[in-house]
Amino acid sequence: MREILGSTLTLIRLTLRAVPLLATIEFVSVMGMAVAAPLLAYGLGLTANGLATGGAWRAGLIWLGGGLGATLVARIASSAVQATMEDQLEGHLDRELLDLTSGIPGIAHHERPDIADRLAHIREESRELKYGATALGSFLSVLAGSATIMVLLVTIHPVLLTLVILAGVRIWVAGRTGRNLQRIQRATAAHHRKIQLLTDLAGSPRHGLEIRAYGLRSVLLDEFERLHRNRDVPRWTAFRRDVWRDLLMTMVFTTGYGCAIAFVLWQTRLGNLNAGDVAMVVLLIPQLDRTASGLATSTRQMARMLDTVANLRWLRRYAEEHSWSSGRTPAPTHLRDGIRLRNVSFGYPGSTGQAVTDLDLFLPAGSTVAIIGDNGAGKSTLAKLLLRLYDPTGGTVEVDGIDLHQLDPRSWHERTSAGFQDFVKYEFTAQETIGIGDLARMDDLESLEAAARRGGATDVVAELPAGLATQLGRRFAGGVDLSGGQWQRLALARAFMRPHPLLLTLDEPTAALDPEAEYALFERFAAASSRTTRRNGGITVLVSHRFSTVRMADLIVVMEAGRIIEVGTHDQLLDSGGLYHELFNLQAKAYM
Ligand SMILES: Nc1ncnc2c1ncn2[C@@H]1O[C@H](COP(=O)(O)OP(=O)(O)OP(=O)(O)O)[C@@H](O)[C@H]1O
Repeated sequence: MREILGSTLTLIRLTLRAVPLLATIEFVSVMGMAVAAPLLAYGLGLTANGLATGGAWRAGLIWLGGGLGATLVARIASSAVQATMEDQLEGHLDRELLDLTSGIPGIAHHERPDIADRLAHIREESRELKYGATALGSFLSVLAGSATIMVLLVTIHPVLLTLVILAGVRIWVAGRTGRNLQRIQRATAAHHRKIQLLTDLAGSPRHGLEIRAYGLRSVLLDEFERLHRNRDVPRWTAFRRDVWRDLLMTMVFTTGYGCAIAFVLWQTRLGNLNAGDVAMVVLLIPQLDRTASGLATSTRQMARMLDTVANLRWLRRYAEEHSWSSGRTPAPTHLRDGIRLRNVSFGYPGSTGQAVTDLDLFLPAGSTVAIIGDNGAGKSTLAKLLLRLYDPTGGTVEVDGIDLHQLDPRSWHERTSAGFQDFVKYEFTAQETIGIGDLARMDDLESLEAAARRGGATDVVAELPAGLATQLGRRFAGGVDLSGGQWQRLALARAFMRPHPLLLTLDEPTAALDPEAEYALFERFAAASSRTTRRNGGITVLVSHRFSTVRMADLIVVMEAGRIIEVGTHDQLLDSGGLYHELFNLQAKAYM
C-alpha cells in the first residue's frame, strides 16, 4: 500500500514538474466531464418532473444548460491539450532516464544481468508512462463520476443501492482480471524480451551479415515461433477466461438494470416516485454501467502505470545510492607523484571469482605504462579501475596520495580520457564523433584537427564528402559508412581530444589497424604525450598485444591470471628472462 501511495505521489509530482499548466487543464476538464454527465441526468429529471407536475421546471433547464456547456468546454479543452501534454511528458521522461542511466559514474549497472534486465524493462515501459497523467486523470474522474451517480441513485430510492453494489462487484472482478494479466505478463516477460532481441537481430545490418553467412534464418524462425508459443499460449488462455467472465458480469448487470427499471416503474405507479425520477434512473443506470467498466479499465491502466512508476523510483534510488557522492574532493589539475595501486582486487558483480587480485603497482607521473598479458589476464579490468569505472572490491587506488574514493567522480572523469577496443561508432557528424571527447572544445576547429592528427584520422576526415560536417552511419539519409579501421581512427581522435588529461587509457585501441599504422600512430602520440607530461604529469596507460608498440613504454606491466607477475622497462624484462622475454621472442619469430 505504501508503495502504491508513493508511486501515485511520484506520478503526480513528475507530471506537475514536467507539464504543470497542461496537466491542470486536462485534470479539471476530465473531472468536469465526469461530474457533468450525471448532473445532466439530474437536470433532465428536474425538468421532466416540473413539466409533469406543473412545478418549477426552469431550475432543471438551468442544470441541463450548465451541464451541457461545461461538458462542451471541458471536451474542447481536454482534446486541445492532451496530445501536447503526453508528448512533453514523454520528452521529460526520456531526458530523466538518459540522465539517470548515464549519470551513474560506474558501469556495473550495464554489466550486471539482473540490473541490465530491469533497465531494459524500464526503457520499454517508459513509453507507456507518457500516458500516466491521462490515466491518473481519467481514473480520478471516473471515481468522481461514479460517486456522483451513486449519490443521485440512492437519493431516488435506497433500493437502487443494489445496483451500486453490483457495479462494485464488476469493478472488483475486472481488477482481479487485470492483476492476473499482469502476473502472466511478468511470467512471460523473459520470452517477450527474447522475441524483441530476435526481431532486433533480424533488422540490424550488422547482424544481417552473419545471419546470412551462417544460414541462421531457419534457426531464428524456429526459435521465434517457440518463444511466441511460450509467451502467447498462457496469455490467450487468460484472454479467453476474461471474455467469459466479462460476458457473465454483463448479463448480471443487464438483468439488474432491467429489475431496477421495473422497480422504479412500480414505485411510480404506487405514487412513491415521479416521472422525473424515472427519467433520471433510465439515464443514470447506463452511465453507471459505463463508469463501472471505465473504472475497471482505469484501475487496470493505473495498476500498470504505478508498476512502471515503481520501477522508475527504484532506478532513482539506485542512481542515488551509486552516485559515489561521498567523493567531494576535486581531482588535481597536475600529477606530482603518480597513481598507486595498493593491494587492489576486483570481482565483477554477479561473478564468483576475482578478475584481478592483490595488485600493487606504482605509475609515476608523466610516464607511459604498457600492460600486456594473455586474453583474460585482467588488463582491461586494471584500466577500468584506474578510470574509476568500477570501485575495487579490495585495496585502494590513490592519485597523488588521495584515495580515488575521495575524489569527485565527475571531476576525475573530466581529467581522464580513454580509447577502447570495443569503441562506439557514434552515428553523429564527424565533428561530433570526435568532439564529444572534450565537449568544451567540440566547436574548436583547431582542437578537432589536432585530435584527428594525433589519432591518424586526418585522411579519413579529408576524404569525407563534407569533411567534419559529414553525417556518419547508414541509418541517416546521406550518411556515410566507414571501414572498421576508419571508425577506429575517429575513436582514437576522440580519445585525443582532451589535450592534457591526467590519465589517458588506451585499451587496444588500434586492434583494427595494421602493425605499421599502429607503430606510426604511437610515435606521433609519444611525441604529443611528452608535451603533456611536461605540462601536468599526465600518465598514459596502454594495453596492447604488439611488442613493437609496448617496447616504447617507460614501464611495462606483465599480467597473468589476474595478477601482476613482472614490472620493468623493456630491457630489464628482456634481461630477466621471464614471461615477457618468452612472449617477445615468440612474437619476433612470428614476424620473421
Ligand atoms: N563484465 C564482466 N563480467 C564478468 N566477468 C568479466 C567481465 N569482464 C571481464 N570479465 C572477466 O574478468 C577477467 C579479466 O578480464 P579482462 O577483460 O580484464 O581481461 P583482458 O586481459 O583485458 O583480456 P583481453 O586481452 O581478452 O581483452 C576474465 O576472466 C573475464 O572473463
